[in-house]
Amino acid sequence: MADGGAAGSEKGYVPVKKDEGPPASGEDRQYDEMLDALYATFGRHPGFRVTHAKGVLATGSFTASAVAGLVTRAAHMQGAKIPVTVRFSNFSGIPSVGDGDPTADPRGLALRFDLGDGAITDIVAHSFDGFPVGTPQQFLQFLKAIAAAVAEPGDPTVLERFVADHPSAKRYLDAPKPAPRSYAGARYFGVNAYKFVNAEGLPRFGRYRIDPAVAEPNLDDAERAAAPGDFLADDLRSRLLAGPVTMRLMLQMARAGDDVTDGSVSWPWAGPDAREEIELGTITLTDVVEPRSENERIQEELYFSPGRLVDGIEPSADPMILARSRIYEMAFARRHSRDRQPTADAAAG
Ligand code: HEM
Repeated sequence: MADGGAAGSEKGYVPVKKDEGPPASGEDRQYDEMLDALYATFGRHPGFRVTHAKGVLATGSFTASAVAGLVTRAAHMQGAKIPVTVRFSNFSGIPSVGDGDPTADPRGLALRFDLGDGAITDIVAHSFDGFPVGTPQQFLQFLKAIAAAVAEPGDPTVLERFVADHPSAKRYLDAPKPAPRSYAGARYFGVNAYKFVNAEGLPRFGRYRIDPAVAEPNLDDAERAAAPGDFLADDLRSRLLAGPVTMRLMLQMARAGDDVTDGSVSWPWAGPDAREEIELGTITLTDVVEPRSENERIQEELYFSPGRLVDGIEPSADPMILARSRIYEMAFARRHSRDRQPTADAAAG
């Protein structure tokens, strides 16, 4: 599409200054510390997200399946064609990171449904099935340990101790994180569970997953090393020039006994223990926002939030959902704060 379209009319966008608003709560101070630790790890790149800094926006639609409405009464899950905006991203907080760089994984997929009349709802997922820790407090310790390890001079001992005490963090760090061949060929996990409520008021817990239409093999090491820095956005552009790209929005249902409050524990989705899954619907991407400068400008104005929900979908008691909602809001405020300075990176965007 030639202009920003649905993506350009960002309805959740409220410019905020860091030094406005009520005094910081205890939680906000902790979240500020998390953001400081992320800045310490990746450096400051004004205007860009502190993590998942490099991304690309595409637009299209979502159509719910016939069964989605049995699980949730949410307006976008009743079968009408809903406009969507998708932001694919690399994990790193460095906006110029090469798509083959090891810090580019996991990849992100943020999905916005435009429900009309100003109503929006988001899903924020990444390409790793799980998370290093289950609580915001543990994540703060983890981020501080990483920041200490990458500082000059670095101190890796804090991270070593943390990992020794937290098996899920070790699992996360040790797991292979192969580079996808295409953003549209990867699988993305919502990680945190939500409560889905249908028209009869029946609640069920589940986790989102977004599957490619056809799973594609990841790059091998040689292909990854040789891959051009922007191959993923280029790939998306050329795929969409050739025609629409579809992905499937899945819901992995919790089984009795599953802990819906801890995203660091993944639930099997293949093999004999695989949880029941429901195909919620199909995402059809049709356009990359063009030109490139407009794509980047709109990315900067948008902020996606795992807590931006509508009737029929509620947060579970997973503490990460509320924490992430507030942290992303604060991160957005920081990237628009008055201490923002133009840099080479920002000017190039
Ligand atoms: C307490 C845990 C977490 C913290 C502190 C955190 C922090 C952040 C921050 C600060 C941003 C930038 C937001 C912005 O400026 O708009 C971000 C973006 C993002 N995070 Fe997280 N995150 C956490 C957990 C997760 C989890 C569990 C996932 C995956 C399910 C995830 C996936 C993403 C993605 C995909 C983005 C990019 C969103 C976009 O495209 O705008 N994060 N995160």
